[in-house]
Amino acid sequence: MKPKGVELRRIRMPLVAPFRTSFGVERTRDVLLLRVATDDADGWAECVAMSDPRYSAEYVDGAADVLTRFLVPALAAAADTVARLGAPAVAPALAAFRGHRMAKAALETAVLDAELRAEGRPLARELGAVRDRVPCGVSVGIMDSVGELLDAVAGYLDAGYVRIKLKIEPGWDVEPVRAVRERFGDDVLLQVDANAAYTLADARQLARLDPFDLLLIEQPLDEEDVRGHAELARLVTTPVCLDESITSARAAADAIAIGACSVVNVKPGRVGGYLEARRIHDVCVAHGVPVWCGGMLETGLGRAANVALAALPGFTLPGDTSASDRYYRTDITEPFVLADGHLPVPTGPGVGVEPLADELAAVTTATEWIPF
Ligand SMILES: CC(=O)N[C@@H](Cc1ccc2ccccc2c1)C(=O)O
Ligand SMILES: [Mg+2]
Repeated sequence: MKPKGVELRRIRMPLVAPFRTSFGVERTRDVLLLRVATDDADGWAECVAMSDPRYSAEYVDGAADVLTRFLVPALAAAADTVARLGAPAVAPALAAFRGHRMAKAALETAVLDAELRAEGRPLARELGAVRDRVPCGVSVGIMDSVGELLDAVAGYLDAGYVRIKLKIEPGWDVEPVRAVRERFGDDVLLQVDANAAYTLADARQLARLDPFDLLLIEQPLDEEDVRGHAELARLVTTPVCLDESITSARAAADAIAIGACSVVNVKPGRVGGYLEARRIHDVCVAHGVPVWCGGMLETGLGRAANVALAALPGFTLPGDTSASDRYYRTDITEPFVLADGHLPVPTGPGVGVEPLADELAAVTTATEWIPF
């Protein structure tokens, strides 16, 4: 499996509805896809970076640039080692360049997909999956009114989602949570995600969420304020979950050690790929910390790989592995369709799906081929 070249492809995917969080509103995804051509098989991957550096420091033009100028040439230089050792050799080949975990994750994943396709092995099998379907939650954006929110939640519960996650921000937190509890009852699995919109000075306000029996409160404080999360965890009873702060297995171990989180949202793109994501899973399991698979509004390409990861034993909470139609009218792969609140784990080689030629062509805005 020797890499021969990389195609960078940009696609434009309109969302079925605007998705509002504490850091902005997303209406259309501008996604970077990678295809690694090898002498055996092609591998595909999706870079999860947003258009703007609002979720984290990465953004899609920056990812394309760092891949073109630094990461793809480094892979080319290490092609023989990667041919011998496979995907585990990719991260070391890129280590000279700091950061850019989403860009690195895409490149590693495309190589991993090619390697597994060449061997006929499913990603789920490679990662250690123990389930053939995973329970799915859904992330619900901030809305213009509580009424609109309740209608959206009703629709998702009717669709079969087993867990509801509400985006919150100062001014939109206790009221929507109370309204969902009053309308849908105490048995609905319910959690919130602040995307780092609060500070420790908001502890009293966040403690007002305690009576609502939430599964967790996700990333209430700044990505870099890990100690602040440990302080907050002593001031609220809702379990604290980290997302943006957990950039590696080491970061997970450190956060758990200081009591900054008791749940972790695992996102392969955020941490540099599926191999590091599995290491985070292993660290969390060793500490008795449940993990769940987060989402970055992926197309079916990223979604397929996330569902495989969500089938590992430590993923004991429903993730944001929603169906394709949560975000897109038409996916670029066969759509993921919710069945009894679950998505099936792909069984094909590699990530188990590949782009549909016509759908991919219809959304492609640019391609660039980089031969080795
Ligand atoms: C499903 C969910 O809530 N995902 C992120 C937030 C998020 C929101 C909007 C996004 C838009 C483009 C790309 C990534 C994005 C991630 C989270 O868990 O924090
Ligand atoms: Mg989050």
